[in-house]
Amino acid sequence: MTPPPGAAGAVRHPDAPAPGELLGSHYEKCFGCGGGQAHGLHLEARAGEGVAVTAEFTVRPVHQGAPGLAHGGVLSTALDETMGSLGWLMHTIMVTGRLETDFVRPVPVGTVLRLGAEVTAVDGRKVFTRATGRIGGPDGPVAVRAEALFIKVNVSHFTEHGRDEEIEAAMADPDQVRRARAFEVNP
Ligand SMILES: CCCCCCCCCCCCCCCC(=O)SCCNC(=O)CCNC(=O)[C@H](O)C(C)(C)COP(=O)(O)OP(=O)(O)OC[C@H]1O[C@@H](n2cnc3c(N)ncnc32)[C@H](O)[C@@H]1OP(=O)(O)O
Repeated sequence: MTPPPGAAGAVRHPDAPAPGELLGSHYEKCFGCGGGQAHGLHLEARAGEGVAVTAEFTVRPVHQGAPGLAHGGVLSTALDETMGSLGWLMHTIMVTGRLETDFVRPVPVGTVLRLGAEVTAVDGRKVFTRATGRIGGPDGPVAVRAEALFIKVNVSHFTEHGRDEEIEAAMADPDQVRRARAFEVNP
């Protein structure tokens, strides 16, 4: 996932949340960041400097794969969600096109995984990102890392492809519409 020569650096939107500010959930029922998913990851990402974010994920028993250990797919989801939240800082809606995860060490249930993600390059609609998850805190050992290619999309990506029931409910929710618009440069 190497950006092509001539790819640009990421540009922080002037109205991006200040460093340290919580980004909030983009959708209440998102498995990654929504508060309305009992078994979800409940990730809370914060803006960093430039186009970077941090987040914390507490591994709960519902996230197990092997006994006492986090499921690898769940860890990939945590990294994916963290990288996806970088869109807040660019006011860009983007979806994952490709995701590669390295599992470096097992992650026990009860671990607080400290996640960090940044944009490495932008080439047209393609946004290149990377992320790490460290055990216990920002200086803890790296347990997982990932690179992902996100593709910029419009809100129509969701309205055209999402199930009507959820789309209609989202469009009728002024708070959800406000959050969707917060991602876009030209809503
Ligand atoms: C009311 C509702 C409000 C909702 C408010 C929501 C707010 C914000 C939500 C955020 C949510 C985040 C949540 C976490 C992240 C997810 O989990 S996102 C969910 C998982 N991802 C998906 O479902 C995406 C499914 N895939 C697709 O829909 C389409 O394949 C895509 C990604 C949109 C691309 O399709 P496309 O628009 O037709 O673009 P396409 O021309 O194929 O590709 C564009 C470029 O990307 C490259 N590319 C595309 N895919 C790949 C790939 N897999 N590998 C390499 N290159 C690729 C192409 O080669 C092309 O390159 P160039 O030719 O320009 O050099």
